[in-house]
Amino acid sequence: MQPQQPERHLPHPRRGASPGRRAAGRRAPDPGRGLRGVRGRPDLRGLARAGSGAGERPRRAHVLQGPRAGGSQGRLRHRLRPHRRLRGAGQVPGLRQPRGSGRGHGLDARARESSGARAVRDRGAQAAAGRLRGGAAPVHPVAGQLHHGPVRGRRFRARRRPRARGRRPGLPRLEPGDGRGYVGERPRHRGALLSGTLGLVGVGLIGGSVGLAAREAGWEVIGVDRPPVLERAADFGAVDRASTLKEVRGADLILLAAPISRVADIVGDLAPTDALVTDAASTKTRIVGAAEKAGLGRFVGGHPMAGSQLAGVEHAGPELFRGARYFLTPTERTDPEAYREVARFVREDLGAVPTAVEPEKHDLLMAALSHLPHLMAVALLKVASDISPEALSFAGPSFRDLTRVGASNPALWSDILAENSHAIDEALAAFAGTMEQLGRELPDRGSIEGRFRAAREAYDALGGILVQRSGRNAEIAIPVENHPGVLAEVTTLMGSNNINILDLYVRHSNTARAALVLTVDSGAAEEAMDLLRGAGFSAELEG
Ligand SMILES: NC(=O)c1ccc[n+]([C@@H]2O[C@H](COP(=O)([O-])OP(=O)(O)OC[C@H]3O[C@@H](n4cnc5c(N)ncnc54)[C@H](O)[C@@H]3O)[C@@H](O)[C@H]2O)c1
Ligand SMILES: O=C(O)C(=O)C[C@]1(C(=O)O)C=C[C@@H](O)C=C1
Repeated sequence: MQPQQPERHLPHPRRGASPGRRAAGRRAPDPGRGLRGVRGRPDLRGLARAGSGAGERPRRAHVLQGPRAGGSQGRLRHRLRPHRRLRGAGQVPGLRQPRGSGRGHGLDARARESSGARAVRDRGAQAAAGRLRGGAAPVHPVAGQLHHGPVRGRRFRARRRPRARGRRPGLPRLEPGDGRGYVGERPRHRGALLSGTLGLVGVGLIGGSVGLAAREAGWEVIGVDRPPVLERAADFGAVDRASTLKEVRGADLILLAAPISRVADIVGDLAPTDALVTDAASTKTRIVGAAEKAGLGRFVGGHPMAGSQLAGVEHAGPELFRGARYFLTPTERTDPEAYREVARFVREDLGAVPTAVEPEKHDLLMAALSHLPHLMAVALLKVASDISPEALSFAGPSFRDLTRVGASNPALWSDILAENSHAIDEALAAFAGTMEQLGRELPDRGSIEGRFRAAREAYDALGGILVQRSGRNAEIAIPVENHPGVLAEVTTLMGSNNINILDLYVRHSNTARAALVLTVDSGAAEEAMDLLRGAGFSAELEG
């Protein structure tokens, strides 16, 4: 699915070069990636606005006034949409909608902050400020907490410096560039992340890969895990040092990469913190709900669509996420600035493609795209093993392709599948019905040929994450009315239609109408405008 991912049949010893051999300097981001193959499907349009007609929005506290100190968080009501099923009402992005008049589950089925914390934060802030030539970043606090836009052209020079503990000499440390702004650059935002301290909770395959990539991008990475894991992670270069949950509360960014069943509890233990927090868990609904319940005001759910059947930091690599889709799951409570910062980390420091989707839709999609295939691998391996113990030794490439993930981490997968069992039930039923129908059609060559033609077409749309780019960007300003959830509506509308948001900021206004400004590739601007207008926004193209 991801052309950039390495060959998966062979367990890779370690992805990427050793820290000492890694190229110094920052990787150039490749923001023009996106999944074109499925762009603009009509059934995806209007997704984010289902059930709410334009112009019917009640006037409420402005979500863009932000959830922090004196902001609107307390006033905003959380209106999660009802859980959508694979069948029945509601469209699910990427899942086929009804065709013909079939019934049941067949192919034609109907669609159915402590002192320790402060100390870390202060150190990070001082380090960031100290690295700025000519003094600290200007601060632009604005009533309503949202500040002017992105730090455009954040330019750092890589410079080799000996590691403090001498363990991994040669890792690049990053410094700001010459401080000159681009023409039209907006003032630096107070909360903009300047590669400060990243707190990783869970330093296995995913956490370790984030740590390796983040350290290359100039972050100081502190890790929370079992002591032997942290020891290995430090030797491997995935963390600078061991830390505690109490201390990571003060980090600039916290990324939770523990098993799903632990993440909701960790989220509760982390509160209160005003740090930017994200997670990497494979399911989202419960975790996002837990974070909101715990009052983590700057939480943005995340899930990289990259991984491996292997577990543990030994198998981590800094390139794991490069070019991969990376889901972010903002809700109506999400602080737009927090979303922007996490999306930027994902895009620039991990090299992935941030894509916004609602948490419930994410989990439905994953049931079909990730969880069902893992169960299928388990079932195929069982069927073949049950034939005879030797049967497996005769398997060819097709069987191998289809069963690689059967070798996945059992503890991790029992966790994932239990968490998403309701959605998986639906996917399993759809799959069972489809197999039954294919079985009935076997004598009919014409219809099986048709099924393969349709499958090939679907396959061609897989993982088309590389896109043609026009090479220029366009800004779309969306004057937004006072109503909660606008960030999630806009980002999921773009994400569901595979339009990559390259940047996003809020043009603050003390009047009722602030503007959310999106930067997209100019080749996608027209489609983005159509989608936004179709969803009831008065989008304006700028620059
Ligand atoms: N493996 C994949 O392909 C993949 C892909 C995307 C997302 N994810 C998600 O990433 C997360 C981590 O998966 P992984 O593959 O890295 O697993 P892993 O087993 O390699 O690593 C998990 C780490 O979390 C640590 N841990 C367990 N409980 C903890 C706690 N309470 N506090 C701190 N650390 C704790 C473990 O010791 C281990 O080092 C999961 O939530 C998973 O759903 C996995
Ligand atoms: O590459 C693999 O082995 C994976 O299983 C990765 C994979 C998937 O594609 O299903 C598995 C779980 C994650 O939540 C995201 C990605």
